[in-house]
Amino acid sequence: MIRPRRSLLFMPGSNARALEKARLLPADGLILDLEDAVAPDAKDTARDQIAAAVAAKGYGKREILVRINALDTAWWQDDLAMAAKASPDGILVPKVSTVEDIATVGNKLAELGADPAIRVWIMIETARGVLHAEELAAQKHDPKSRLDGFVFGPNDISRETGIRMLPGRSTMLPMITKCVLAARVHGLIALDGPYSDIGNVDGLAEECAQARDLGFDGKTLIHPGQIDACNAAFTPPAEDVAQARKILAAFDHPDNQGRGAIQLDGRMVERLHAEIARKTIAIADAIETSGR
Ligand SMILES: CC(C)(COP(=O)(O)OP(=O)(O)OC[C@H]1O[C@@H](n2cnc3c(N)ncnc32)[C@H](O)[C@@H]1OP(=O)(O)O)[C@@H](O)C(=O)NCCC(=O)NCCSC(=O)C[C@H](O)C(=O)O
Ligand SMILES: [Mg+2]
Repeated sequence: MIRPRRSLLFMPGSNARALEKARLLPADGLILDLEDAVAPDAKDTARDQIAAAVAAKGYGKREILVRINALDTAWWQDDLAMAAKASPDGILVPKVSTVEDIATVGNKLAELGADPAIRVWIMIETARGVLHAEELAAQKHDPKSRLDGFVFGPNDISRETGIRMLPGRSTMLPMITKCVLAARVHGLIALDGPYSDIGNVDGLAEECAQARDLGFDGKTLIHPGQIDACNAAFTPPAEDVAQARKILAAFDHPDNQGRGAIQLDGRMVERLHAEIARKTIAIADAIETSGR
């Protein structure tokens, strides 16, 4: 099933107001966080509040992910046990660096008897994770892994490596492209990391447009005020959708049956463009169905 993933909003599981407010926000998905947005003393409260929020099923059709703590912490097993019971759409695992990390989570979910529908997403936010991005993405083909998506984590990459996060992201572009390529080769969803400068409306719009152009399916966000700009950047413009329909209609025309390339409005169009057109229409239809 294609679902829109233009905007996935992070919120601290410890912030009851944010969990409540999220019921009415137009993000395509929500990431209920137990990791970096939650102070050590608040982990237990956050876990309980997320369990209750997911169980209440008040988020409609939005995709719900729970981000657990990293596998080298004392919290992750309790986090995973809660998530396995609460059954969100997915579990987001931070700081994944190796194939063994993915196997550890997959095996634990099996041991917990978690619903097979629960998917696993991983954050690519360590130097090792970036270097092994393709090997990690290939775990998608192992059903036990439940792997479905990558989320890029620029803040942790910067923390670990000293590579700075700059406007325009020139320092991060090679890593981003590597992650997107790895995700595409193995059929994963790829989401961009968050933009921290909450008050910078223009900067956010630029980064959303850049994320779209770099091939991401959507972007993770940290504040409700970022949702509309992000949705707008990742929504196919009406003229693109109309053009996509025109391309499919042209290839369906009896004169063009069996032709690989045709001329449409003075431009060459090949069957690969029909494939792109089908994707554009599918995502536009999914957005329309979502009502957001
Ligand atoms: C950054 C914030 C701490 C700012 O919070 P605050 O000062 O309360 O903001 P506002 O006063 O502007 O809030 C206005 C209202 O919106 C609600 N709100 C704010 N943020 C959220 C949210 N994320 N989800 C839902 N609702 C939210 C406030 O409650 C106010 O509501 P109201 O009372 O009705 O006025 C805060 O925005 C925040 O905590 N953001 C999320 C931080 C987070 O989750 N961080 C972790 C993800 S990013 C990351 O981990 C990096 C990555 O891993 C990497 O390595 O790169
Ligand atoms: Mg991080």
